[in-house]
Amino acid sequence: MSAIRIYPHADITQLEFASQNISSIRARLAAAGVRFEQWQASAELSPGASQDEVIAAYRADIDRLIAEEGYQTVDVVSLNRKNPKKDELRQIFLREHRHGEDEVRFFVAGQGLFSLHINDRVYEVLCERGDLISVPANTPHWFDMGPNPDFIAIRLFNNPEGWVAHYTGDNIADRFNRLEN
Ligand SMILES: CSCCC(=O)/C(O)=C/O
Ligand SMILES: [Fe+2]
Ligand code: NI
Repeated sequence: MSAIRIYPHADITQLEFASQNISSIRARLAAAGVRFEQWQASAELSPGASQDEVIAAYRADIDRLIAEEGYQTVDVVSLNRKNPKKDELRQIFLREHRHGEDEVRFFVAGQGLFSLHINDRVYEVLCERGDLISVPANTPHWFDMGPNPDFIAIRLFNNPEGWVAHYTGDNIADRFNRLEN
């Protein structure tokens, strides 16, 4: 189930808010400038499916997002526990970073934990199949796929280069929750 937990960024022992209610998740994130929506993940795909398979299955949704929002690049992260690079890939996303554009992710299978560092709070958002999240440009954040990844996310970018991260050098992610799966 999708979920949110909100903490002061300096103290993970002081949980301020937690919910699995979609309207509450949406409202809290909207107040922080983050778009969170539930879409229909219509195709049954297993994590590990190829990029071509995923894009073909979701072509209509992708085309609509491109037409409405003008995204320039689309790719897919599709990982399962058998992926030989899973530890390496986990570390890439686990350090706090920013992107120069909105981070738009549509989960079409499995789950992953986004942590957004906004002003003096950390918003942990467990995203699941059907969730679309858009984190505003330049928001410090990190993402945990857990030790045994099991998810497919479609990524939409506003630039032709695709995924470019700027690491903040802050080790804040080490003090917050991980996805244990
Ligand atoms: C959920 S897709 C993989 C993670 C990613 O693209 C990203 O930018 C995490 O911050
Ligand atoms: Fe990111
Ligand atoms: Ni901070």
